[in-house]
Amino acid sequence: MTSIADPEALIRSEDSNHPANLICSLCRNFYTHGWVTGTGGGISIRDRDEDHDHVFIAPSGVQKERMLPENMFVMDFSTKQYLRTPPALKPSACTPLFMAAFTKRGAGACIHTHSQAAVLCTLMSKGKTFSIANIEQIKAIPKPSTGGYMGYFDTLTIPIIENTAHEEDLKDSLEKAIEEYPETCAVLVRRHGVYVWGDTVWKAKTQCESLDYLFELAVKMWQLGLDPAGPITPVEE
Ligand SMILES: CSCCC(=O)C(=O)COP(=O)(O)O
Ligand SMILES: [Zn+2]
Repeated sequence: MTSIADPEALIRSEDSNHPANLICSLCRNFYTHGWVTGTGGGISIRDRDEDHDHVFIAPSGVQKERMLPENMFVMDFSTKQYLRTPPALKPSACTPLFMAAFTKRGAGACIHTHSQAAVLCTLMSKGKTFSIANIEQIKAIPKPSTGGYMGYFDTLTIPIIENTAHEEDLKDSLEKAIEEYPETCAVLVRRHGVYVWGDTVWKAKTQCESLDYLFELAVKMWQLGLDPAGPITPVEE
């Protein structure tokens, strides 16, 4: 561990928007959506400024909705050294996946959920992608090639990678999917969940909410015999 004068100062703040506080409050919020149930899932935040570049990481195997700021690991992004390590805890097994979003996409935050809607979409989509089209909420998803957002008539496609026995072993296939799908802000993991990132923590949150809405809608469409990626068909009178 790189030694710094006061590691505790890294996680102590009265500011509710401080990353150590935000990870805890957001995980309580995510728990209510069923995204971080039974210790699964989580979020990591990269805090960049002129004088620091820190990554805040939650512990592994803990109830994510019960975490406290003092449970947070803090890593120096450039050296990859931990500046703060809470006693008797290990960093989240998702850390290499979160780091992939920070390194390959310059993300400010990455969320991992075990949402049942996400898992069901990976089971209903037989190939290597999930697609949905012609739904208003798609407009909340960024389109990096334009610097803007997707349009109502765009088809949203999210890559799906196969699950592995251990979370950290997903790193190579997640990185490959990020490279092969330059427009994507998410990667689904079959029978497991989804990773969603954004330029800021708030963009990561709204994108994750929008994607989860679309995953849930797609599942309901399949149940009704509708194709989520199908064309707009006239509603019969
Ligand atoms: C029942 S959770 C299994 C591990 C997992 O998939 C996950 O997302 C949580 O990993 P962590 O190391 O952050 O607890
Ligand atoms: Zn997981």
